[in-house]
Amino acid sequence: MHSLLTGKTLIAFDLDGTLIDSVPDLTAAVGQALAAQGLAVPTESEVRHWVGNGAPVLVERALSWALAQTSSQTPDEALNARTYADFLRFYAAEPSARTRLYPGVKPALEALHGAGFSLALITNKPARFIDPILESFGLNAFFSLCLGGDSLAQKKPDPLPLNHVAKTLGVEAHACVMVGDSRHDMAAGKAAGFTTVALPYGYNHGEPIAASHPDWLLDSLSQLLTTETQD
Ligand SMILES: O=C(O)COP(=O)(O)O
Ligand SMILES: [Mg+2]
Repeated sequence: MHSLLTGKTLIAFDLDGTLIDSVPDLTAAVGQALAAQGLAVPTESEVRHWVGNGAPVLVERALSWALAQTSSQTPDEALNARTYADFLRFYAAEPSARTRLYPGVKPALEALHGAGFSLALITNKPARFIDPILESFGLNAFFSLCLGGDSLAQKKPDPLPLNHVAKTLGVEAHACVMVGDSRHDMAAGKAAGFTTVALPYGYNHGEPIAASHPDWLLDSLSQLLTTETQD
């Protein structure tokens, strides 16, 4: 009997929908940015489906939703750029006031870090928000390397950030695990040759994460340390 983590040395985590439920703060910032353009404001359940492809795509999706609520404005680049700039400003002002850690996250990171695993963070969120958010939950010290959606030339589902983390930390892909909530995490993990672990509670564009065929589907991060395999 082996543990799911036998032979693994590096564990890469997604952020939004995996470690933190960030949709309340994303909804507030998107809502403030849309309201500043005189547009309709979406609810959390709408925004939940728009997260996962980075902030520019989130704002694009929010804008097309808001414009569809009214016939008075049509999309244009200037409106998009203004709304995106406002979103960044509003989100930077309050990136974690309403954000919560999912159950079991901090004890799991503590235990994995204590057991000697290298931990990395690979999010599609703009990199500038990573530190302030991790800091407000006391998580910074656990991660050897953090990458945002704008850190490299490609973001998830491209495997580039995963390859970069493995190479930088000197770990072969077969000893790496990608833990995430969305099909982009699973696609990037598979393409990089990592073992993929999915969590079902986050944001996956309204689709069950099982459809992405993760190697492991867990209920919470605490199961990373307790899941056994027969082989
Ligand atoms: O789309 C985002 O901004 C966040 O996505 P993440 O799930 O990769 O952290
Ligand atoms: Mg995610």
